[in-house]
Amino acid sequence: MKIALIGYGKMGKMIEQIARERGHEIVSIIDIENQQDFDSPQFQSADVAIEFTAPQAAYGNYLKAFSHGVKVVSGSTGWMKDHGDDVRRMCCEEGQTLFWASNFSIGVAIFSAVNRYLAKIMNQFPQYDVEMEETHHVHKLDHPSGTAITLADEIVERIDRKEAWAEETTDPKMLRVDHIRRGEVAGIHTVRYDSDADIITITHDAHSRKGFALGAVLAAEYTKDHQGLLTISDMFKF
Ligand SMILES: NC(=O)C1=CN([C@@H]2O[C@H](COP(=O)(O)OP(=O)(O)OC[C@H]3O[C@@H](n4cnc5c(N)ncnc54)[C@H](OP(=O)(O)O)[C@@H]3O)[C@@H](O)[C@H]2O)C=CC1
Ligand SMILES: O=C(O)C1=N[C@H](C(=O)O)C[C@H](O)C1
Repeated sequence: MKIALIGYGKMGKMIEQIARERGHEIVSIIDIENQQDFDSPQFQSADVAIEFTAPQAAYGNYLKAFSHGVKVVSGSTGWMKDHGDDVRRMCCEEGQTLFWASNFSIGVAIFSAVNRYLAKIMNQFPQYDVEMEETHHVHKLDHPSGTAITLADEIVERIDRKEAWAEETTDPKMLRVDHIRRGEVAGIHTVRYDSDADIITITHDAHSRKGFALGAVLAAEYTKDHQGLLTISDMFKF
């Protein structure tokens, strides 16, 4: 299939390599200095554009791709709070297509299923308090990570004694989410349930960005034949 890349940083470059290995054609690469290429016939010929840029850039890129009728797969984080409602309307009511996931790795999809199951059990055991921690490289612009927000939302939806998640809180009704920035860490997410008797911890630790990049290419293959607002649970059913 024909793929356009929007954002040619750490993720864009790894996605290019995996997409070519899987036999796809990269028809256009748009970075910060060639924004005019959104109007090029090459970009407009793409079956899907894969977008990994930055919190402040993602929404504008979706609008440009949508204006040319190009479907988008995006992993950019940190834009949802400001633009989530708009994007949902465009995809659910106005015929645009966005596959968005806070984390594209298959491992995190599995981890998320375990997280949901564990939270459901823990709703019956108030002696356990729950908290989360994410660690990423020092270049990361947003916190907490998109993945941590998704995991925290899953817990809050299932544990009645937690009303919402928050950073730097000591309120027992809030799920505390901490972030650490260190070196070149690809991404570590930990959920910890602590009681007087013991502690139960689950962790996903990405060895590199390869898993995220492969997942994004698999999502592009899926998106070619689907429409609307799509995410990981549409692609992997378990
Ligand atoms: N969902 C997932 O699985 C994953 C999500 N991410 C998220 O993806 C995003 C990108 O990550 P990563 O590749 O590591 O970051 P990088 O900073 O390495 O790359 C981002 C690239 O986008 C470029 N860029 C910035 N603004 C625009 C714009 N308006 N149009 C086109 N290109 C632009 C940057 O250019 P310049 O350097 O010149 O600013 C840079 O080349 C982040 O939000 C990150 O959180 C990351 C990994 C996995
Ligand atoms: O910025 C990153 O690097 C990552 N961002 C995503 C997030 O915010 O959760 C996914 C992954 O953890 C890497």
